[in-house]
Amino acid sequence: MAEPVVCLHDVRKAFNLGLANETEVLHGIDLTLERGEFCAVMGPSGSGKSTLLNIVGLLDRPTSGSLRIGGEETGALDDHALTRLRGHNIGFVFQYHNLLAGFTALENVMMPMLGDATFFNDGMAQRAAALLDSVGLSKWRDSRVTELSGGQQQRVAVARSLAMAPPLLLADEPTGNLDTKSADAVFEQLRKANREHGMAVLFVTHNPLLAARCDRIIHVVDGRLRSYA
Ligand SMILES: Nc1ncnc2c1ncn2[C@@H]1O[C@H](COP(=O)(O)OP(=O)(O)OP(=O)(O)O)[C@@H](O)[C@H]1O
Repeated sequence: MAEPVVCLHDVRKAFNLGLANETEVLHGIDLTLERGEFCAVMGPSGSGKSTLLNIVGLLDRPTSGSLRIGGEETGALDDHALTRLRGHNIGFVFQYHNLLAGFTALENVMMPMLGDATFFNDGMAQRAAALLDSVGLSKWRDSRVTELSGGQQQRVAVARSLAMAPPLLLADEPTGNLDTKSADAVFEQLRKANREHGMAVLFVTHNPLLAARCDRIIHVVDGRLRSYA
């Protein structure tokens, strides 16, 4: 059987606030995400959702516990190895899309491919164009991203997150700033990518209607996973 895309066992995270003042924010998280699973992450503000996503995304390290990405134990890896693993396995969409303002939609989608020999070739622009097409933005591919609406910019960010065809997509409130129609469009693009490419998705949202359309919902409450199943 294939390895889970993500496997956390007893993951804890404490932040050092100085003067021996340490606060534990995640208190022993166990979580497995299988290939193709679309999982909503809900929970009150400050409960630890972003901290959890940052750890799964290899942007921050757990204080203790085990994190496996695609079967690879990450605890002993150095920063260089983590960056490589992240680049090949994980796409990100954030609430604030972090697009590069001076560049076009097409250039932004091409950006993650620039550092990778597998993708850095003549087909790069065609691939970026196809991704923009898949999120319904082919007409805007040569527009600077600052000329696009918030919803369109977030769809560019979705296309960019798919550039490396990652098996795992982490979306931290990607629809949080959008009106209902744009939020729905962005959600549908993520769902489509999940269905067509089998990528696993962790989708942080405060919107119960969108969460209900996911395969599974996990609730983070005070740094622990609560099951209401
Ligand atoms: N770098 C840090 N240093 C110290 N404390 C931090 C740090 N990052 C997060 N925290 C604390 O960890 C707790 C959880 O924060 P986190 O951002 O993970 O919550 P969240 O569930 O994503 O909240 P929201 O829904 O408001 O985005 C908060 O109390 C926050 O202040």
